[in-house]
Amino acid sequence: MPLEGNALGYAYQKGNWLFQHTNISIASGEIVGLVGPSGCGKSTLGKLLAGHLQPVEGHVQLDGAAIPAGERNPVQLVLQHPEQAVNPKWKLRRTLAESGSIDANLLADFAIEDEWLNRYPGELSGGELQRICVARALGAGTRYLIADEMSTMLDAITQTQIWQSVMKWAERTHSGILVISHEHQLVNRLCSRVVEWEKQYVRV
Ligand SMILES: Nc1ncnc2c1ncn2[C@@H]1O[C@H](COP(=O)(O)OP(=O)(O)OP(=O)(O)O)[C@@H](O)[C@H]1O
Repeated sequence: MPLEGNALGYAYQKGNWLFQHTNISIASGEIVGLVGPSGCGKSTLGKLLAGHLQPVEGHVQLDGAAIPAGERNPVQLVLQHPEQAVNPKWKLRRTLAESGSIDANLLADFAIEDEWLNRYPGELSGGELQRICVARALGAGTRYLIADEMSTMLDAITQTQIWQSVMKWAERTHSGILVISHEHQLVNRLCSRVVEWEKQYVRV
């Protein structure tokens, strides 16, 4: 069953709509790209789908029902800057444990070294830290990943490694992914369907 945004509308200032009447649907196991001009609201839509923001209009549903609050969200959002997504005062083992028990296979897939988990975020490279953030997002129970410029800051080799592991996870767990990116080449390579924001959506 899909992750759906139905008739979504959002405004950061009351009455000043960023978008309205916006629909999006991602099926289990589907890899969908979202592209569009800077500032059109792609990240905002990602935050609505992951429950980080509440829509002003419309609703987000998973399997035809509201996403349950108070439990680990089955829709996980990963952003561009990993250092903003972790507590700098926590060692990374604690950060990773936020997603439940640590799956050794997932750590191996992302080439995360056990020794890194004894360090603080400031003691890892950006690419190493992002791999930990992605692995955390893919913990047990995750059904959808919203990847918002997730690999933009990484070098080409790390980018390829991360996406290979993420695609393997999606196939194994039949999970869906929304890839938000400015990199058309990346989106075309990964996604079976690409949503062009301006062409697809009715916006006010
Ligand atoms: N917290 C906020 N308060 C007010 N306005 C905001 C806030 N966050 C984003 N905006 C504005 O909302 C608009 C959409 O932002 P958003 O980040 O969703 O766009 P985007 O399509 O992801 O852009 P980009 O491709 O540049 O990342 C922008 O004009 C932005 O300045």
